[in-house]
Formats: sequence, structure tokens, C-alpha cells
Amino acid sequence: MAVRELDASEREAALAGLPGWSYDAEARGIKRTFRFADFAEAFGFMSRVAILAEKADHHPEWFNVYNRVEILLTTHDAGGLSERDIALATAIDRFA
Ligand SMILES: C[C@H](O)[C@H](O)[C@H]1CNC2=NC(N)=NC(=O)C2=N1
Repeated sequence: MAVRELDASEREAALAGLPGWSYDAEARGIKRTFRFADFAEAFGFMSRVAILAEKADHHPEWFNVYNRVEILLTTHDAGGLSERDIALATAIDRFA
């Protein structure tokens, strides 16, 4: 199924259900920063996200330093924010 970029109203509706995330217009994606007790906790979180991403065949653009993990979700195939990003963010929030 072809994936397409969400329009502004779809984006607003989706973000209403993802309070920790914000839209980055320049990156055309949603981002959230997570902070953990230490690096091991942060990396454990990244390992769980990695498994989700593989299952979804949808992968984050992310940065980690020590206990901080910054995640950006965008869909290259759609040229911006798509349902796939919303679904992955929702799954991540379930165990963040
Ligand atoms: C062929 C494969 O489905 C695509 O390359 C997938 C893989 N993972 C992906 N992840 C993300 N974030 N965006 C994509 O467009 C994307 N495309």
C-alpha cells in the first residue's frame, strides 16, 4: 500500500494522541526526547525500539548520548509524516 504524507488536520489530530511528541516542520517529522536513569537504561530502550522498528519495517532517525535518546520519525517514502510514524510513536510510548 502506498504511503502518503498526512495533511495538517490529520497531523494535528494524530499529535493530540501523542502528547510527548512535537512536529518538526524542517525535518517533516515528529520528535521526542527521552531521558533515562543511565546509559544502560537508554540503550535497553533503544533495543526495544529497534525490535519494533524491524517488525514495522519503519525505522527511526535517532541520537543517543549517555541517558538521553532523541527520536525523529519521518517517512522518506512519503516525503514527510505518515501513518507509519504515528503508529511507531504510539508503540514506543507504550513502554517509554
Ligand atoms: C523498502 C522499505 O520498506 C523502505 O526503505 C522503508 C524502510 N524503513 C523506513 N523507515 C522510515 N522511517 N521511513 C521510510 O520511508 C522507510 N522505508
